[in-house]
Amino acid sequence: METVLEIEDLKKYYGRQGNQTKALDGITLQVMEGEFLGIMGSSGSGKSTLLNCIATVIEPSSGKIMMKGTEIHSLKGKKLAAYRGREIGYLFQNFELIDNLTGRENIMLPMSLHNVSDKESSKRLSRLASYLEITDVLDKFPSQMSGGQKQRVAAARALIMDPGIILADEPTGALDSRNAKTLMKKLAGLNQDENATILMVTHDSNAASYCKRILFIQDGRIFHELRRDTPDETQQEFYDRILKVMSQLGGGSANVL
Ligand SMILES: Nc1ncnc2c1ncn2[C@@H]1O[C@H](COP(=O)(O)OP(=O)(O)OP(=O)(O)O)[C@@H](O)[C@H]1O
Repeated sequence: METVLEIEDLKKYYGRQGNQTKALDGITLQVMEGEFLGIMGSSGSGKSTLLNCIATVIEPSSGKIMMKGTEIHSLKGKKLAAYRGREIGYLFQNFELIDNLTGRENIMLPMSLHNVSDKESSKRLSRLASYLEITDVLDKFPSQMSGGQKQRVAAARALIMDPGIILADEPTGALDSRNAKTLMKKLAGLNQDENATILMVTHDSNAASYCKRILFIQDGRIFHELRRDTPDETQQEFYDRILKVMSQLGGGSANVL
């Protein structure tokens, strides 16, 4: 199995010496092709900073982030644009769809920006739309869709370019539990059946129970890892283990293990 993403001793410090916040304080992790990795941690633990460093939205203070062997913070111009547009697919908590474009136009936007042929993109669109059950809303505007439909349209947009990795930032955060479950089943299905590689930040233990592995971060450091012991462990058993770690995290104790 190929390593898709490799992060080495990543640090991000905000502020000046004497008054610094160590948002990331030496994160090292690897994401393998076909993994579904969750990142959990309490508020302020550094989860969004980590995703934003990977997405090249913010510059780390030190350390390395390598996508398929290439250090991403050395990328410039066209190569940086190709990394952002083709190698990562981003799924946001608040969907971030463009209001005056239809579902279809929102999904196809990355394709048109990167000159993918019409024939190829329509084939991929119809397959994804059918899998994500959004065929009926492709010609609707976001204001005419339910929250669950909006997030599944956003998922199709994140997947349309067949990116190396999907970065999902609290994707169930704005959904009710039924829609959250539907979305997570679809993401887990894409991971299982299409080998989609997913890195998901979440507070939601239910959502996290669909992952194959979870890293828990606290104060910018990884302090624990859980792996789903498939095929023996049920999702409920994995969920119970996640809850146990999260309850200790909430209590501020890192000495749970
Ligand atoms: N631009 C910034 N300037 C200064 N400090 C920042 C900045 N952005 C984040 N921080 C600090 O860095 C730490 C990590 O923040 P981050 O947003 O990564 O946490 P998080 O785990 O995503 O939190 P949440 O779950 O609440 O979204 C926090 O202490 C936060 O206050």
